[in-house]
Amino acid sequence: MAIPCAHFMASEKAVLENGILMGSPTSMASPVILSQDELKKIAAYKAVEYVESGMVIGLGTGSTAKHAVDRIGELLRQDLDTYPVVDLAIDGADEVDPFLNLVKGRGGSLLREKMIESACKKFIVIVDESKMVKYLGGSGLAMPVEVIPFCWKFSAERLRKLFEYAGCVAKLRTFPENGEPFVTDNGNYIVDLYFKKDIGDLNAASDAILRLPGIVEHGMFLDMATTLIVAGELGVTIKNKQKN
Ligand SMILES: O=C[C@H](O)[C@H](O)[C@H](O)COP(=O)(O)O
Repeated sequence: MAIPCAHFMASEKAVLENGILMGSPTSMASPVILSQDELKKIAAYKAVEYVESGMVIGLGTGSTAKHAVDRIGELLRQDLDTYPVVDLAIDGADEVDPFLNLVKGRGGSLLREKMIESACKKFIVIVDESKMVKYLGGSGLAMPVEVIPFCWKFSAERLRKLFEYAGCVAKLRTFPENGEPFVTDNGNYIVDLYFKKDIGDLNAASDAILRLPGIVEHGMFLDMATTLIVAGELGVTIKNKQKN
């Protein structure tokens, strides 16, 4: 089903599919300034074009995924039958590197999302262009790690030491209004890691984190995304990657 990008005139829509430019902006078109939320919506609507009747869909959380949920609900009311099977996950991300590795969980939902999204045949990531980074951690914002509350300080210090070479700072996530720890939907805490430098080999970093006792999961989603949809001021870019 073709879903028009309401905020783009046809002539302004540039779509890159597997690196091939499918259209380009015209020089005559006047620039359209879109808000970050409008870009998120464009990426989400594009992702919903991948949904077919009969699929089981895994839907994530966050302000970007919400647009996909709303759109699917709208289409279900209009066109689609409900089916008891889901083959495709659609979710937002906090960071995306050039290889489609992700940071997720700044909203606190990483464990359940990782469980669902690692089991899906297709996982479409929808972001606005502000989420693109050269390397994971490159935004300078949090890379979340879900930890067992027992001895969390000990776990946080071990995480910090693991990435000392990258200038890591580890902070328990708390509510600013009362300083109480944020508790995940699994009853755990989140330690946010901040890096000053590239942490290097992501698989090695993942293994090292998961080997620590008291660590439940981390927010690096490596080699999981099969499609990336990025909405930016110049249009929608789509990148596909084969799942291992
Ligand atoms: O914990 C939250 C999820 O991983 C979200 O998918 C992620 O934080 C992106 O959220 P948003 O689309 O609101 O930026």
